[in-house]
Amino acid sequence: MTGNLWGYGEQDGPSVWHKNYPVAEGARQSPIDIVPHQASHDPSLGPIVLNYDKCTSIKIANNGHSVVVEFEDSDDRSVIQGGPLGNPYRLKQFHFHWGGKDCHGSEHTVAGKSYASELHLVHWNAVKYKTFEEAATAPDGLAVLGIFLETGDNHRWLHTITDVLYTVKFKGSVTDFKGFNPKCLLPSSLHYWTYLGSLTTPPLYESVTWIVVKDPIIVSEKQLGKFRMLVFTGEEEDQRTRMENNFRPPQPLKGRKVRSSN
Ligand SMILES: O=C(NCc1ccccc1)Nc1ccc2c(c1)[B-](O)(O)OC2
Ligand SMILES: [Zn+2]
Repeated sequence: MTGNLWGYGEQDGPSVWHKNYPVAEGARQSPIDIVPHQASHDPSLGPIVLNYDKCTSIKIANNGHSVVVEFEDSDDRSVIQGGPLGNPYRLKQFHFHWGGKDCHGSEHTVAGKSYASELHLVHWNAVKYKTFEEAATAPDGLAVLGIFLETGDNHRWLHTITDVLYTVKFKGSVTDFKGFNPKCLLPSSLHYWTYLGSLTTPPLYESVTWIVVKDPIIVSEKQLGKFRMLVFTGEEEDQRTRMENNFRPPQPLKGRKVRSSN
């Protein structure tokens, strides 16, 4: 049973990741604090276009850091394009980051405001690269759509995910998860901020064009609470560590420009 290389605890969390992953102190790290009035409005930034109608979800899994839904990505059946992107990028997976309480949990912040959670829809540039792994190390390899989650009313579709979380409680557990289209998790408006950044978890590769959607989706406290019944640890481990606060805090902007769609 391999120990965990990194985590979100005192001994293995974001403040010590740089020891094994020196790029943690690099020039284009994520997440960041987005300051709307300092973002430059770029009229040449077109709308984000999602072609998810043929997307094929395969499974939902607990990877010891988050809960991930994986998609079939052997062809261009589900892609994101437009906006800052020069090519279509293939949907590979989505996952969430959340807090132990509603007052924090997102990775990106907006003028210092944290949201309760953040959804990441991960896509890779299959036009220029042969595999996700290759794309993940290239400066234009990945495009991640970030969606904020705020607590309020029940989200009418999130139950499709929260109802099955008990089947992936432990690290390493996987369950079939077919027929789910993540388009149902998007807010009505896709106005966004975009900037060049990185994975927010080790290996922290600086390969992500971030597209952070301005409007949050609303989910209930009860729905969000179900994410907190997941655990970071495997079933065979005696330690039961509740999966929460799996977010990296904002990183230095280091001169980067954040652009805003209209
Ligand atoms: O795919 C990941 N790891 C596996 C891996 C395999 C091969 C090469 C590199 C990485 N990680 C990862 C991917 C995308 C995002 C994040 C983490 B995120 O920052 O949390 O949100 C966006
Ligand atoms: Zn993420």
